[in-house]
Amino acid sequence: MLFHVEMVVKLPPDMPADQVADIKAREKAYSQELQRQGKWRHLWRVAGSYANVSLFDVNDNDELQEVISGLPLFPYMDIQVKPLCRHPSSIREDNT
Ligand SMILES: O=C(O)CC1=CCC(=O)O1
Repeated sequence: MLFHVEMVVKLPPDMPADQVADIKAREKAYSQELQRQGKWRHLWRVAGSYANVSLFDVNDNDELQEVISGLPLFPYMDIQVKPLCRHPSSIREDNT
């Protein structure tokens, strides 16, 4: 199943710099592993903001919840999820 996910990062302004660096490094490693596994299909920065738009390809809602709640930045993000399905006019057959 494909999901469009928007994440807006809201780190506390008073979080110490070394803690910020650590959480961002862990977030990067976690997301890159999921990208290698093909579960995190696209990751785009939203220009002008500390937010991303992502496309996840996971088995079901439960797996999406597991993946997203494992994000190191999860406690510091507003997250919006939109489930996607095939558009009848799409010429793609493989949902890529
Ligand atoms: O910087 C972000 O948008 C948060 C984030 C998600 C995956 C990642 O590496 O950073």
